[in-house]
Amino acid sequence: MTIYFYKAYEPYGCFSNFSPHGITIEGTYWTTVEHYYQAQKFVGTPDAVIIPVIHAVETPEQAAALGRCHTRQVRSDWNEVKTKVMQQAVLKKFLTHADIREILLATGDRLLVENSPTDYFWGCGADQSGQNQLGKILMSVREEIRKLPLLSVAYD
Ligand SMILES: Nc1nc(O)c(N)c(N[C@@H]2O[C@H](COP(=O)(O)O)[C@@H](O)[C@H]2O)n1
Repeated sequence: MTIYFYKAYEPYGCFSNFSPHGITIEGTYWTTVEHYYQAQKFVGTPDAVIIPVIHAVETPEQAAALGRCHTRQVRSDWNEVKTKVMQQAVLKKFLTHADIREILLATGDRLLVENSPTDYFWGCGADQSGQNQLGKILMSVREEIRKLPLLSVAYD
């Protein structure tokens, strides 16, 4: 049976990038995956000054609002790199936090779907026609972690 998730406070909310599970990437600690992901949009651009601001805001909603502001210039290769950026951050999240890694592994081979009513790239959109890229990343992270024997031993 498919597992749908979306808001961090809903069932399976730990699969949301807005969940309160920090990650350290290249020596910098980010409060949520969303903070990290939104900041990466501006690496190497004239608007890179916004990166420490995104890093410092209290909530992932604030980070997303800053990252989605259309007056700022997103890096030119963003569409090519954003899935890889997300994959790296989501993998790091589940390698870092054993409690949610167990929840992910316990989903077995079930289909994971970000049930966003508005996002047709990361989620399934309002009519299920979206690409569900975040769900796909979570399933590939699940697969990758299963191959790490010391991390997946409880589910062999
Ligand atoms: N608005 C919103 N609220 C949530 O609780 C969400 N989980 C999401 N989805 C996430 O939004 C990010 C995409 O942001 P961009 O549109 O690329 O700026 C991504 O992390 C989705 O998983 N949205």
